[in-house]
Amino acid sequence: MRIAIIGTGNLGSSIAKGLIANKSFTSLYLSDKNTSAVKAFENENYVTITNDNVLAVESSDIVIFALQPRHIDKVLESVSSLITSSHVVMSVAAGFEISKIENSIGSDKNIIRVMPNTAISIGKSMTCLAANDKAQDKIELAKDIFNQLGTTMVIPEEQIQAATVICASGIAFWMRLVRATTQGAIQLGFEAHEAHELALQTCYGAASLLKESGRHPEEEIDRVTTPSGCTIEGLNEMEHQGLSSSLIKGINASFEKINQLKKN
Ligand SMILES: NC(=O)C1=CN([C@@H]2O[C@H](COP(=O)(O)OP(=O)(O)OC[C@H]3O[C@@H](n4cnc5c(N)ncnc54)[C@H](OP(=O)(O)O)[C@@H]3O)[C@@H](O)[C@H]2O)C=CC1
Ligand SMILES: O=C(O)[C@@H]1CCC=N1
Repeated sequence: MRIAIIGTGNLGSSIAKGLIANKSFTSLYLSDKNTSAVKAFENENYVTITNDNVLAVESSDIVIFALQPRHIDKVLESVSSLITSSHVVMSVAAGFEISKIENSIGSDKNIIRVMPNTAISIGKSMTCLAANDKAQDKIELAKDIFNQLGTTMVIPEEQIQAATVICASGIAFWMRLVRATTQGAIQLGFEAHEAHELALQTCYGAASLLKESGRHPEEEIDRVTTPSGCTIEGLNEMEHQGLSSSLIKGINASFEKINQLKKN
């Protein structure tokens, strides 16, 4: 697979890191105005770092656009004449619909919207995929690539916005929960580094329990909550203070915002 990534900022460089770790390409072009985020990869085999988007597109079969929504239109237009019906164009731009990409490069081109998260850099992304009509038979190819970098789910394009909130923004939401737990642990007397390790491993254990047992979270909660014990005391206080409610409200606020961004 000859792959190009146009835009190597937070997400583009994370995808590059994951692809390089898996060596899942025959060539990889990393193109950006400023390539500092991928400079560390310059000596990797079959990796070319460039400022030349045209060279990257011409040298690749799969082109991943990892640009801010405000830049992607202009960049797509600048390379549209080079994109053929055998290219597979992938875009991670939040709120930027397939129809807008089709307006730039044509609906006869293979287009797949990809919504990963930054855990892609360590092969643990939850990546949602949606393809245009032309690219329905390329979705397996996209799954092959992104399954090496975590887990994939194919969803209708209408759900990509919601998936962005849950999976891409979700990384930030979970980070804040870990951070808050750490702050609580420091208040209970642990050193900051100890508090961080306790919070992190417990979070990892909780996610792993669900993944490996297949059980519902409430079943796992039932196993921890001794009657009249400290867990239920804390859990109920968190709920009185609106833990679940504030998470759900935050998710809805993010969703409203991403839908506003889509209209701009
Ligand atoms: N961060 C995340 O977790 C996620 C982000 N996304 C989406 O991914 C996209 C990228 O986000 P993110 O990586 O955070 O953004 P960044 O701004 O970090 O990266 C975009 C990169 O593209 C570069 N760029 C701008 N114009 C051009 C051009 N003409 N040619 C080549 N490169 C160019 C930018 O350079 P410069 O800075 O100089 O302009 C920058 O390095 C966004 O659309 C975002 O919505 C999706 C899922 C998760
Ligand atoms: O915050 C944002 O708007 C982008 C989309 C999801 C992650 N980052």
